[in-house]
Amino acid sequence: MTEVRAEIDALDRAIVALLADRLHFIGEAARIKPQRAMVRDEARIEDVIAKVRAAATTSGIEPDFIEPLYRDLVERSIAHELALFDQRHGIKPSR
Ligand SMILES: C=C(O[C@@H]1C=C(C(=O)O)C=C[C@H]1O)C(=O)O
Repeated sequence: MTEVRAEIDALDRAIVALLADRLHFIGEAARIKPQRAMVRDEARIEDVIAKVRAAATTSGIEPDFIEPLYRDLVERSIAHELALFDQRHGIKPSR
């Protein structure tokens, strides 16, 4: 069990490092998009979900296992992107 948990811990570190890289590019999106209404792009969200579902199948895991994780990740990414957008454009946070 110790070895298995060590493997899981190592993978978690790698996953968190990749999520940090992903979040960096979310920040880039906040910098590039000219309008707040463009932060949330429904078509792109569905494109991301379709691609990760396909990637799950390729990797031999259930797409239904991955989809809710990604929907949560994307929602949190949008919240982060909105906060950065507002900060950059001097929009005060709502109460
Ligand atoms: C980063 C973007 O902004 C949002 C965040 C997304 C994501 O986390 O992948 C996808 C769509 C957008 O609503 C984007 O439009 O690509």
